[in-house]
Amino acid sequence: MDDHDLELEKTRLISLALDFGFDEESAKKCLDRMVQLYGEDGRDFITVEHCGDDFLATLAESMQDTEEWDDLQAIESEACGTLNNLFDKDVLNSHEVDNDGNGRNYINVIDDSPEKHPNFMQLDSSSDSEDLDFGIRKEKNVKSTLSFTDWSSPVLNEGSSKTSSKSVDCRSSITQGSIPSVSHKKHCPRTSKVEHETLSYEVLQALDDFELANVVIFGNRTFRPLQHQACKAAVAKRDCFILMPTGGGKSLCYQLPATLQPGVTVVVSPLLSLIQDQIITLNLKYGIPATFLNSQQTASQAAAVLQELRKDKPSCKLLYVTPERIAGNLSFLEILKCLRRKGQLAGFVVDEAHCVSQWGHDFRPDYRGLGCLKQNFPDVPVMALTATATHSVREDIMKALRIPRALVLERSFDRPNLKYEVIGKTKEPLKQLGQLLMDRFKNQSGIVYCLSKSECAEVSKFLNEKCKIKTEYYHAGLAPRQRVAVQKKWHMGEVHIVCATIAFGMGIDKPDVRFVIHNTMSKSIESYYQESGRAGRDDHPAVCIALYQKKDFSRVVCMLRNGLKYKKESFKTAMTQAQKMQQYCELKADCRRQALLNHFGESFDQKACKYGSNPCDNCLKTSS
Ligand SMILES: Nc1ncnc2c1ncn2[C@@H]1O[C@H](COP(=O)(O)OP(=O)(O)OP(=O)(O)O)[C@@H](O)[C@H]1O
Ligand SMILES: [Mg+2]
Repeated sequence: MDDHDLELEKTRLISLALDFGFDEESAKKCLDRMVQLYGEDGRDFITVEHCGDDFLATLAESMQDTEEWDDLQAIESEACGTLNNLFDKDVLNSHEVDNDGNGRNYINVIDDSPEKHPNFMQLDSSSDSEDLDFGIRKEKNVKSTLSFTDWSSPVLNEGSSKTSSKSVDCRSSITQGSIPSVSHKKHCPRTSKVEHETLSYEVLQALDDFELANVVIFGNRTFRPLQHQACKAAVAKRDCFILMPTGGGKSLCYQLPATLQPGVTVVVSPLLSLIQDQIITLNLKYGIPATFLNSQQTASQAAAVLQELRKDKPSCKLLYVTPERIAGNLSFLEILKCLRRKGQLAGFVVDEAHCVSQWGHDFRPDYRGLGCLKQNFPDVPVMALTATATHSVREDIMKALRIPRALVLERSFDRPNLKYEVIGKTKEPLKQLGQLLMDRFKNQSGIVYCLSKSECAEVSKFLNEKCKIKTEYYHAGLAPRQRVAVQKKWHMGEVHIVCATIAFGMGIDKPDVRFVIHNTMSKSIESYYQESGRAGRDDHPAVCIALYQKKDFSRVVCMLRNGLKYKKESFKTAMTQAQKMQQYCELKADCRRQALLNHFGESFDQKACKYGSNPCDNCLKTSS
């Protein structure tokens, strides 16, 4: 390469750095060092194609990294502690949850029942006024009592979706009372009217087993699209791949059939914090026996679970495991084989299935090995579920899990009630954020996502002190007690806004979140879809705003570099994903909803956004 070409390549590399939001001076310095390092012999490799990624990585490393990136591992270890506490103290059986700061979640169970049996559930039809969206509360005025005397006795015969005689004796109980009310449903606009009505005996009689269980056990009035089909497929022992939007109700697709079928359903979930939330909800809210196994458990805790699984008819209906429990774990495989022999292995569930694929946004190597399930248990059905998968990721998942002929139940990823917007940051971005909150989101519940721990604290302080907007901040570095306190205040409406890293939100299911603002762009479209998807889970309109400036992109690169260190390939993939997010932010006229959905391989007519009830900012511009 001659001098002229080298200068040209250097200009291209500098412009690459600028595109990624780095400043020119640092980029030039870094490039000079690199050219020196490559020497005369390496000149030919000074091109964007050859060393572009290395250049950005080195540049990211050379930046004065003043930001403290969040450590999600801390939350994971803590979730393990909480789960251990729950089972150690047998609190699930006594319906009380430790609320001394060890738990990520605040649980408040008020149980007037003299009975303390885990298989016993009381539900009420009237008092849904005092609900805790986050905590779980048993209503006081119990009208109807549904007793599930033996979870291990099947409601459904294998392979059939109907039983002649119901082994759950709830129909007769229902006639005396009415149907349970469950807190979140009163926020749902489409059904809110009927939620407060009582289902008549005739209506109940007409329901099939799945519908009845949905009403009686889960307190839902109706199924959401595809839930019914998913339940039927699971009971019919079909492999199934379920694609539904964030908050679409994927859990019910496996939890309901798991409660109706004989045996144990094994659920693989990537995070202990998610497992923790599910276990608490299942045991305390729905009264469904569920337990977990993971590598951080003490030997005696694991032994207790394994002992239960060795019984002829284990009482637990769902067993949650993290993937490393399965991949290459021969003793666990033996337990599963034993369950199978006894006819007590109902099925496998792979939740957050995008983790299987390295093309997905959250690849977990241990998920990759989950194909061993189908290999060892060809006749046990596998259900995979995700809210974020492109076409190539889907194919990759089905191949890796060895379920090529799975029934694919796919719903649009579109969240019609969410309005997507991007706002360019001004020279005073914090002031701008404060103004935005005051002008548009006064007294509304929302999240302001920040990239680092320091950003959270800084943004929250500014809003509190300079704008007089009451906020709290949240990241994994806070003491557990503080984090619980913040969550509790937010859920109770004492504080409306939390400035948080992505640590806030895992497993959170608050229905009335009216806005999610990203103070710094997300690291990928998938992450953005998940994070913004925490808005409007009650189906009411909600707004998702990304505040954007090019400079922030270099911070995302620094963070990625920091997290992935020397894993060159992953860094490269991560940067490509971040670039796509940047492109989304820089769309000038194209529909943002369409861009998001196209990313997942879904074709979407822009008109549906433009003429829909919540058009994105670009569609709104072009329609006037
Ligand atoms: N049929 C239904 N009727 C009313 N509410 C429902 C129904 N199904 C699920 N829900 C509620 O919707 C909320 C979201 O459900 P769930 O957590 O299963 O979503 P998800 O699809 O797993 O979302 P994510 O992608 O964020 O994990 C929960 O509060 C759940 O109780
Ligand atoms: Mg889920």
